[in-house]
Amino acid sequence: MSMDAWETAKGGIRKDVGTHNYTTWIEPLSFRSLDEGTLSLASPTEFIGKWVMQNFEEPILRHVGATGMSAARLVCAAGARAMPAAVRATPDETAPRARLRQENTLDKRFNFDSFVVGKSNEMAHAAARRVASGGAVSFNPLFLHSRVGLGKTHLMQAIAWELQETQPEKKVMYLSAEQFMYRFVQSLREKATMDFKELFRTVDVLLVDDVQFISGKNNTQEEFFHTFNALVDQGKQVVISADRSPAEISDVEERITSRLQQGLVVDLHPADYELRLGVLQQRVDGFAAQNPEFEIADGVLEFLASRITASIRVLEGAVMRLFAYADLVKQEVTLEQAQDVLSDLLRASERKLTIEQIMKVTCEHYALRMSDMTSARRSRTVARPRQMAMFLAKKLTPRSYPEIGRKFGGRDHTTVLYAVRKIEELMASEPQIAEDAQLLQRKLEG
Ligand SMILES: Nc1ncnc2c1ncn2[C@@H]1O[C@H](COP(=O)(O)OP(=O)(O)OP(=O)(O)O)[C@@H](O)[C@H]1O
Repeated sequence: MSMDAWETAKGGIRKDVGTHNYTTWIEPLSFRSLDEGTLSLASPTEFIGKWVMQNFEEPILRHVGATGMSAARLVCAAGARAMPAAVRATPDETAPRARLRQENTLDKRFNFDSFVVGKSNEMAHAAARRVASGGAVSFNPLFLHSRVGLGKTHLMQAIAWELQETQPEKKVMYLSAEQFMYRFVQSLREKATMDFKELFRTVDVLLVDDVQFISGKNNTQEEFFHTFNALVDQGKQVVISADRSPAEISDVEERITSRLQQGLVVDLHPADYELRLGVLQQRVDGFAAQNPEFEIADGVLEFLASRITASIRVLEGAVMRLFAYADLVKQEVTLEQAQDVLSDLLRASERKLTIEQIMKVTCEHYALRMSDMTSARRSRTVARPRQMAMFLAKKLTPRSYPEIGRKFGGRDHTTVLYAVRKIEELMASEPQIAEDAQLLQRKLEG
């Protein structure tokens, strides 16, 4: 392997991981050596190195492999020191390792402790907890669905971890529908379908991720259906996830989709502001525990939570980039820096929500006229909704206090500040206000 080959591999990796990930994580790496199957890359910091190994090992090794080199293991560390011989993989070790990667698909980070619960996922979380408690099977299968990056895999793996820990005698199997197919096809090729059936029909809990993958793949579908029925008939728990509801999966036989709906079907909704903030806060706490010098200015997380609404995965990607940055510059991350570091991402998820829309929806809700939002009237029936609209404007748009004040009939920024505090205070003491705020926010974000 030469530097040139690494440059070629980088082109492929870029396509796989996307430009955002590439510029933050891959670009700063430099080639160090490829020795006995171990690819060694230098990263600017320990943090970046660790994250790359955790998240990008597979595409890196694959693209290096595509240049004709054989790399089975990645070491990515800071500094220019050569790796001590002891941590190098010997040729004997590399083969079983590669196989192990196939089998061992559980990610340590995906457990119940690290799963933040909010309104949008509480049903799914409760159902997953129930399955993980390992008691009598009360719904079968549990079918979890949502758009991408909202926690299905996380919950499924949390179930698997919990069961492994509390009931180690149970045979728990987690795999993606793609892996299911791969194993099935392999068993056909090796004339070992009996072993395949035996393997799958003797598990106590089967968790199959991304089941939409079997759409249009008739033999795999058929085998999946038999496996599924055999387990359910024996009272064994099955958990399925997909990116849509059973009824929406096309090119899968009706008898299969109807069977999939016989248990409990739960969807994870897009994360709301509180959940987004909760996930950010959790990641920051985790990072700060490892990096005590890490500091982030007030308001940065709130800003990110209000602006990055796409999915939890995107949100997580954003906060990891901030950590990588903080790790390099070693100073407090300010709002300006965060905006700068994440500018591409923020542009991509820029919402079109305007203060006018917020005023309009608020007026509709309280049966007021738009002119009430900008007028000088101070009666409570008008002033309170106006404060609510100001509060929502601050929370849901990147506008500053003075900008919001100007939109609301040229009011001073202190009036807006007061309105935001007032509503926050009332939300804690008056359930009606809290309910109004939530309802309006849902309408505006929907
Ligand atoms: N409620 C949550 N609390 C903490 N982290 C979460 C939560 N939901 C999702 N995440 C994190 O977001 C990332 C994406 O989640 P996950 O892979 O489970 O999504 P998914 O719904 O399975 O997506 P896909 O449909 O693409 O497979 C993971 O890193 C996961 O840990």
